[in-house]
Amino acid sequence: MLIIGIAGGTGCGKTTVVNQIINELPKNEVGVISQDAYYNDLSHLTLEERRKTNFDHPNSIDFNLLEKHLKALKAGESVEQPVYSFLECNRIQKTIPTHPRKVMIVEGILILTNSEIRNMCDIKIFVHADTDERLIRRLKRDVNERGWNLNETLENYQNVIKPMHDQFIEPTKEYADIIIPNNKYNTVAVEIVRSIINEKLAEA
Ligand SMILES: Nc1ncnc2c1ncn2[C@@H]1O[C@H](COP(=O)(O)OP(=O)(O)O)[C@@H](O)[C@H]1O
Ligand SMILES: Nc1ccn([C@@H]2O[C@H](COP(=O)(O)O)[C@@H](O)[C@H]2O)c(=O)n1
Repeated sequence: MLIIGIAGGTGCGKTTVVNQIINELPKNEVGVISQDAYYNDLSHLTLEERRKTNFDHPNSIDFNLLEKHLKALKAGESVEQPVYSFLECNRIQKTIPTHPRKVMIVEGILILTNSEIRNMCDIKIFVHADTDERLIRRLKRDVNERGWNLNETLENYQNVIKPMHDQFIEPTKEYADIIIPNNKYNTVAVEIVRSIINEKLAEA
């Protein structure tokens, strides 16, 4: 199994790039695991308390479970991937059966901060978009989809998201084998990654 790690700051376009990569690849040969699904279980807290959590620090992720799941998939076993609700700020009861695939993509802002996960990745990709571009995308998405208002997002951006990005996420760019510039849609880079995957699929 080939593991591809895709990191990059919030709003840089990781999910979009992943969808572009897997689009047109054989569906049962490529799987995706999202780091968001592995946010720590916060069921012991109220929603109000959960909303105050720092979701941009590496400690907010259950990397042990993610590592365990990746190892199981690599060993040919299926896993139950948690499902995360941004509105509830928590995992929900449901899980998604996730089966081993020839290629597994793992994406998330903090994926490359964890040395165990990093070492499991055969190819490490960092998606880059400028800070102002990411903030604009983030504002639109938080208000439209993730249950935050404009002031909450701006305050969170200044006090948590940006400092965490500078301290933990941006430095992981140095681990990347490939950096994808994504201020604009980058079809050439997507095509290159897709052809690398196709080569690996042909070999396997
Ligand atoms: N290259 C791009 N140009 C313009 N908008 C983009 C681009 N890539 C992604 N977006 C938009 O930005 C938002 C965040 O993208 P997403 O892929 O969810 O980012 P991430 O997963 O890194 O947080 C989405 O609304 C998406 O449609
Ligand atoms: N309940 C939550 C949990 C996390 N976030 C934010 O999501 C960002 C990571 O997801 P991307 O799709 O942007 O990669 C991260 O910056 C968290 O602040 C949230 O808004 N609500």
